[in-house]
Amino acid sequence: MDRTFQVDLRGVVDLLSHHLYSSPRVYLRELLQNAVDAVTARRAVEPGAPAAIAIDTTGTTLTITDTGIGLSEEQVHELLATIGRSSKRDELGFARHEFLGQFGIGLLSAFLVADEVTVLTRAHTGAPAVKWVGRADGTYRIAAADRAETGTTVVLTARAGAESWFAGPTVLELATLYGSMLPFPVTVGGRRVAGDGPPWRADERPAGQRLADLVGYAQDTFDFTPFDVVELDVPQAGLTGVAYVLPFQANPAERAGHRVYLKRMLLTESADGLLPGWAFFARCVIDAAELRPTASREALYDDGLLEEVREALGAQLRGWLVGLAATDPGRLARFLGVHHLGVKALALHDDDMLALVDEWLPLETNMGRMTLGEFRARHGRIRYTSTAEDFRQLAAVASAQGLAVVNGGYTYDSEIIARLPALDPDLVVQRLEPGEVMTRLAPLDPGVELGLRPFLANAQRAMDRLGCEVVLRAFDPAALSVLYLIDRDAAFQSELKATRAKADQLWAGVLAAFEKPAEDRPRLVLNHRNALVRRICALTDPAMVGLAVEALYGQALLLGYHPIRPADAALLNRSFLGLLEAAVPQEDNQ
Ligand SMILES: Nc1ncnc2c1ncn2[C@@H]1O[C@H](COP(=O)(O)OP(=O)(O)OP(=O)(O)O)[C@@H](O)[C@H]1O
Repeated sequence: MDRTFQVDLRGVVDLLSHHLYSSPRVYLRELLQNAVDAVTARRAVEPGAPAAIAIDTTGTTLTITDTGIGLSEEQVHELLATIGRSSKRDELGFARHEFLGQFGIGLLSAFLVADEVTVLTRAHTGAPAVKWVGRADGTYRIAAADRAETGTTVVLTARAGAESWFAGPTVLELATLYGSMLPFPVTVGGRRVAGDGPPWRADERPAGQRLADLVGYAQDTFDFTPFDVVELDVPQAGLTGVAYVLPFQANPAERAGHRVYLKRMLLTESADGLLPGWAFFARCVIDAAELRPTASREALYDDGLLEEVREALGAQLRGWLVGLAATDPGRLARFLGVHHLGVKALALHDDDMLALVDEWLPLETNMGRMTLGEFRARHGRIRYTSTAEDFRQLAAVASAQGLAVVNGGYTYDSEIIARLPALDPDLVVQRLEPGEVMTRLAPLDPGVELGLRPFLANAQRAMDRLGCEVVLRAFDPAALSVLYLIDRDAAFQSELKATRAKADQLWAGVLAAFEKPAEDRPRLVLNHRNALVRRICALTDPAMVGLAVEALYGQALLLGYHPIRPADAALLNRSFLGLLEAAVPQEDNQ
């Protein structure tokens, strides 16, 4: 014999309240939603029928009345008293397009805040009015009722402890939050909270008024005046809305919550994943008919359509940016000043954005700030450093040698520069290595160099323990006494060496596998054009040469923003004290 499942209503309500809904406040949304659906259903069969939804609360009893389709007694048994049964699905069980509800569980949320729910309803067919009283213990009763108009009134009395959800201001706030964009007039205590539709609706408002309404909405809702308002439209998802471009820099890691309405009812104030990750400079408010909610109606269901929407919205924001470049470069420059990170992230994958960055985003170069486009026009190829440290180290020397260099050390800049040949295949893009700068520094006159051999030998002896080669060159700017040049590989090898010295045996053995013979030792380049260096070169006492070269080494490290290892610190200390010792006259004890 087949038996029927029994449902323990208390258990189900407990499940909803603890595991489905984030807060009991959703009860008002579900009631509002049922009222809207009932009005929609009635107007489908009776187009001129009144459309009004009125909410009233005494502080402990809440009443919501609609002029909707109503229910007959038979429907009350079938729909109100059967969990999971909904009139809003078609014969195949699919959610019917025109309705907000679909799951057949929404009314149960009333039991999150009330022990008893009364529904007083009269169907549009003229069937007699019915009163249904459902209780949280899973029982219900039905009685004949007295109601002249078609429609439904739902009455909830607060359960002890849930009264705060029935307070007038709370009810007003919740009804406004969830329902402010609903297409039908909704009142709370006689005060209208909805009925105009979304602020981006197309209507007879003058364009200026419409924009002012949109900006006002951002100010009221998000507390900022947007940099710009971008209209959004994705027909395949029945989606319309706006993206507000943030007037301040946004943290890419912190997702801006988007406000999502489904069929004009608020789904969430903090939707994630509506825009592509790079578009963190915009915050959206959208209404969509075709996107699906999760059962809690508090988040979007992540399906293929959402993915399509994400792409389409990304394309619209991108289009706005490209349009700005064409029509209002000054404004684009201001936008880039605030949101360059997002645009740069986009340029990594998108050629149009790459072109936009190339043309409009000024970068730091050793010839002043300029766009990559300007840089290319002036200097042909693009030389860049991949770190800001390399740039600081090389900028002045490179410009004195006529080498133009872009600082590629900021987020995404190197990757963007390396991608530029996608725009112009003939473009030569080259990472500048300190070694290349070295080859541009003029050697000394052979005669002079020969005379300085003894000095160089003494200097090299002082630097040997640091694995650094001392070189003499003559270069501009003459004010620069010394340069410490270290290529990437050499820098890596020197860090490896330092780590290895500190690591235990096993780990040191592992690190040793990465060590290579040092082909490019770091170089300490003394500038013979510098007056102080020339005086140091004239020193003959090996100890004094050692101290002076060590001091120059320390200065070069500091000037180039190189890390100071413990060995360097010890050497600097010794050299400083040694020089001080030499500079200060000996105490005369006699
Ligand atoms: N105000 C109302 N007027 C007319 N019918 C209603 C009203 N409220 C509820 N109903 C009927 O009761 C059914 C069950 O409502 P319930 O809120 O539980 O689920 P739903 O709205 O169908 O789906 P969801 O769980 O997605 O909200 C509805 O499908 C509708 O037929």
